[in-house]
Amino acid sequence: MRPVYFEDEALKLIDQTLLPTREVIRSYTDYRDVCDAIVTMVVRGAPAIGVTAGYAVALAAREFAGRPDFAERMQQACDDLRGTRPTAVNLFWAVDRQEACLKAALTAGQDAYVALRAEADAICAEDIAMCRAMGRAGAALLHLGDTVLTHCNAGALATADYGTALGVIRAACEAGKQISVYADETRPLLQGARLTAYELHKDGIPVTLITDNMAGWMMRQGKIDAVIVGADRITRNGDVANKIGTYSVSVLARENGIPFYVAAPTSTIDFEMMTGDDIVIEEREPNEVGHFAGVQTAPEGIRFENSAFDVTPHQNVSAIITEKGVLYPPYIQHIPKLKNEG
Ligand SMILES: CSC[C@@H](O)[C@@H](O)C(=O)COP(=O)(O)O
Repeated sequence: MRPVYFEDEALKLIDQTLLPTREVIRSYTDYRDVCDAIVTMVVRGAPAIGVTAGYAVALAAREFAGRPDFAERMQQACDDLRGTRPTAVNLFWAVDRQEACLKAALTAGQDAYVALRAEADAICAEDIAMCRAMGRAGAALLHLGDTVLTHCNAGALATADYGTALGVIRAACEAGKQISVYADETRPLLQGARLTAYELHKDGIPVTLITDNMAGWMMRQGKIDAVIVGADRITRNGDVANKIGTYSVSVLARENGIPFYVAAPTSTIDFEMMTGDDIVIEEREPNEVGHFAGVQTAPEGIRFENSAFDVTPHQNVSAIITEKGVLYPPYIQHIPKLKNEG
């Protein structure tokens, strides 16, 4: 199990030393550094962002303890965290949860830091448990020898451990189903190439890296049996925000009669939002498109657009795999019921 630590002086996230393309961040003592890590995507992937933000609120409480302006400072820290990335709802879910925890601790006269730290540990442990449960539920959808297409990284590196989409693949492999994977490279930051391919290869799960624009041709040749992606926000009607390019993959899957599955914990469901039309899509630094590994790849003076996510309409989603089980259309009948289910 890949640990997420929170020790005396530091928030230790993941062992990134094996990831040459990512900066090695082993410890944080300041919640502002955690904000930077989320903005710059040292920490990325919806569930991992949520878990990390939970620890960051605890860091803020430790820093501001005993100050007369404690309440204002904590409010600012929570607002700073919420301002880091707009699309992944897990971030807001975790910060809201920590705010409720803080309020309860103060009302009960408990130490805020101790309470927030315990709640962050609980969020982290729940994320791991949810990924395992999703894996078990989703593995039943895959068959012996299936080849699965993934998009972006929805693996252990995007969660506290195990992964959402990759959790399903891992669970199916653990059940002896001999799954192999085509991983989209996922331009512009190549999470599929750097992270998904890295994780699966390390686990001994056969993985083949393809460029984003090969997906349709792979499907057309009968090389893909199922698509599984993660999600950054799912609305009440089953619309799904995920890494840019996911929508195109869903259209291609539909055209080719291939099931398109989404694996996400219920912390990724926005129970307040009716449809994907209302999801705020993050627009990132345009230069990410015009550069590759620090090298400029486009002529001077060119304009870029760099939407980080898109929305796949629920009509293209064959099933949504959650820790509470597999949902099928019509999602609007099933998703709202999950809100208060234990
Ligand atoms: C379990 S991760 C699900 C999603 O967060 C993942 O597919 C994704 O789109 C990540 O985007 P990123 O921009 O790398 O944070």
